[in-house]
Amino acid sequence: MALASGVRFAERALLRPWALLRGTTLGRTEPAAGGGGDGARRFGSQRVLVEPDAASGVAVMKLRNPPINALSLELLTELVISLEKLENDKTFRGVILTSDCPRVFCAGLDLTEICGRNPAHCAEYWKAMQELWLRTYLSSLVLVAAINGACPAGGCIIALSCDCRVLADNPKYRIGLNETLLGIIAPFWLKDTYVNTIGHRASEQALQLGSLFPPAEALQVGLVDQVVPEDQVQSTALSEMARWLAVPEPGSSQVGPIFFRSRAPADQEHDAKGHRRPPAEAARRRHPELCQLRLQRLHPEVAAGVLGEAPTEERLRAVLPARVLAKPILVGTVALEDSSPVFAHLKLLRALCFAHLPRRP
Ligand SMILES: CC/C=C\C/C=C\C/C=C\C/C=C/C(=O)SCCNC(=O)CCNC(=O)[C@H](O)C(C)(C)COP(=O)(O)OP(=O)(O)OC[C@H]1O[C@@H](n2cnc3c(N)ncnc32)[C@H](O)[C@@H]1OP(=O)(O)O
Repeated sequence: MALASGVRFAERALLRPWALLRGTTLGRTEPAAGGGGDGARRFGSQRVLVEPDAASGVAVMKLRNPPINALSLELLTELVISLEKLENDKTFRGVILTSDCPRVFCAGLDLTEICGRNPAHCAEYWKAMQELWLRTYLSSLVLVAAINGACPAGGCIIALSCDCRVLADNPKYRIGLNETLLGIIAPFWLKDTYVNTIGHRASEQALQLGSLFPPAEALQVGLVDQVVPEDQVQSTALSEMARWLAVPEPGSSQVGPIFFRSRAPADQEHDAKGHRRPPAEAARRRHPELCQLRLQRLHPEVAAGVLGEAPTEERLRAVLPARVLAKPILVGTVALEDSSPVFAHLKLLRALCFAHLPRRP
């Protein structure tokens, strides 16, 4: 009974993350600075400023949790809500993530949320962090990180979950996963994300040593895509965004593995009547192996919460409805839509799993 009510609570909280917020004003809308034209309204919350440009379909999202944009529970939650809002508004196809605080993109986890807090709070906080990662990494929007300041640990996690990273050329703005030096062990999904970006050996070294890369080294190792003078970060991010958005459908909605594989024959893009297939279905026909990728993307702890041990495809098939498995969730892409039953199901699955997870000491 206690477990059932725990599940219901977790499910409610995940579906309505704003229920977790304390003292936050959401959904404020005001004219954008210097704007006023079509779509030039900005909205957001106390800690996340959103400057949408409906004409280009791009919104600039600024973290503003001074002085260092530490990822407090409130900031994490507000980021998730703002992204969700933009994803649900079909006007928008891309988001530029940047900082409103001078010299710091994001200082990572707010250590005051972890140190000396009770296990229940830590669990709630960590859930919010994973929620943000899932929301960004699986976003249907193209995300470009305009990194205009220091970007350690959790800040780097946000940057890594974007499609493209532009870093300001300032030796003080170092980027990397340095949490090992704080005695925090990166979860497997974070290690995987690092490996996907900078390769196995470089990740192994950088994670173990807790390396923070200055701009030139970050560029060399492939952690960022561009290093530009500080006053050009935003404009370069916009140019990058234009490049990504210029890719025609379905490619633009399936960036990630699809980009590295061959184009689909037309008969896989269109059904017998010549109608274009939904991107996710076309992708599955082209690359059935992506279903497998999707399975791999499930957090082992999450799967273990349901299954009692490490996930295998057979075991997952036993618990997931066929329609979930029929739809691939592509790495870093859009195969999932917020409104889709698959997404709802995943949320529920996650809620269930978190309720089963043992509390961290
Ligand atoms: C429940 C979770 C359980 C388990 C998690 C499991 C796995 C997690 C794996 C990885 C996730 C990621 C982990 C992290 O993100 S850990 C955080 C790592 N962050 C850092 O190492 C950054 C530390 N900060 C800095 O390097 C500098 O502050 C920075 C370069 C960002 C800015 O420098 P600046 O000179 O401008 O400011 P400071 O004077 O240094 O700082 C101002 C003020 O802010 C306080 N501060 C700094 N960082 C943090 C932080 N991360 N959390 C909370 N507070 C922070 C700093 O102490 C100063 O405070 P005060 O002295 O009171 O003014």
